[in-house]
Amino acid sequence: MSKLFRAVILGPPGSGKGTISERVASSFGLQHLSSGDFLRENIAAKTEAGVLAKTYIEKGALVPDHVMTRLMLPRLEEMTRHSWLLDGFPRTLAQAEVLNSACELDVVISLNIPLETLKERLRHRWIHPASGRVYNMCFNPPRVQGVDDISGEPLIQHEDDKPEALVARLRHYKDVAKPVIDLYRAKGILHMFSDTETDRIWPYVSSLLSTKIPTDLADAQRATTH
Ligand SMILES: Nc1nc2c(ncn2[C@@H]2O[C@H](COP(=O)(O)OP(=O)(O)O)[C@@H](O)[C@H]2O)c(=O)[nH]1
Ligand SMILES: Nc1ncnc2c1ncn2[C@@H]1O[C@H](COP(=O)(O)OP(=O)(O)O)[C@@H](O)[C@H]1O
Repeated sequence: MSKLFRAVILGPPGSGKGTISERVASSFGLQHLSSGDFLRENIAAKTEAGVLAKTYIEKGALVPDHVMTRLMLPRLEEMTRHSWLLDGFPRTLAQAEVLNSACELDVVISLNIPLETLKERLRHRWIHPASGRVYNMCFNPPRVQGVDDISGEPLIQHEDDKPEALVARLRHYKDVAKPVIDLYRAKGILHMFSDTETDRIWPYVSSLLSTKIPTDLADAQRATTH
């Protein structure tokens, strides 16, 4: 069997991690593992971790490292036979160190997007809470305003995407992410992309992954996920 491929995507809230991850998943057949989606599933299912995590997320705070790692590691263990792209985890140095001891990463993609762009995007972000589908009223609006394309259910805005919570959240992200970025840079696996538009970043991410992911792996993964 080909070697499995392990990647992480880093970037502040609104930087396009989810959007790029979806494109990677469909172009290269990797599993997209989003910590935010996984937390929301746990919250909806009212698991012990979900109930605990909800209290932090509602305050716009990060979920504590031990809760996060206890949630994510078993999820990664279920995926030992798949290639994956992790989105939203690790977010702190402690999480990165735990991930390090669990597996070896091939590539880390880091999105570097100007603060003004992030603020503008998140102001327009609406989600369908049950599925985690994300819309942007300018970039990818739903077919009918305020309504999910697939279920027809209403869209909502995250409390922490509202302007009051945003600036503090973005500032805090920067402080916490710096040592994580430094760690991956020191390992020589960090690839940084800077722009204001996902559509301009995507060709570079795609060509990087084309050189890193063996074609037979991409084909085999696609065959199992479609
Ligand atoms: N205007 C604009 N919006 C974008 C672009 N890329 C992503 N978005 C939107 O910005 C918001 C944040 O993107 P998302 O992928 O959820 O970012 P994440 O928080 O890093 O996972 C969403 O509403 C996306 O639809 C872009 O290039 N331009
Ligand atoms: N690795 C993590 N560590 C701590 N908290 C996390 C982690 N991933 C997600 N969260 C929590 O879940 C919330 C939603 O995550 P996510 O959907 O990735 O949001 P965003 O795209 O806005 O960053 C975060 O604001 C944070 O409170």
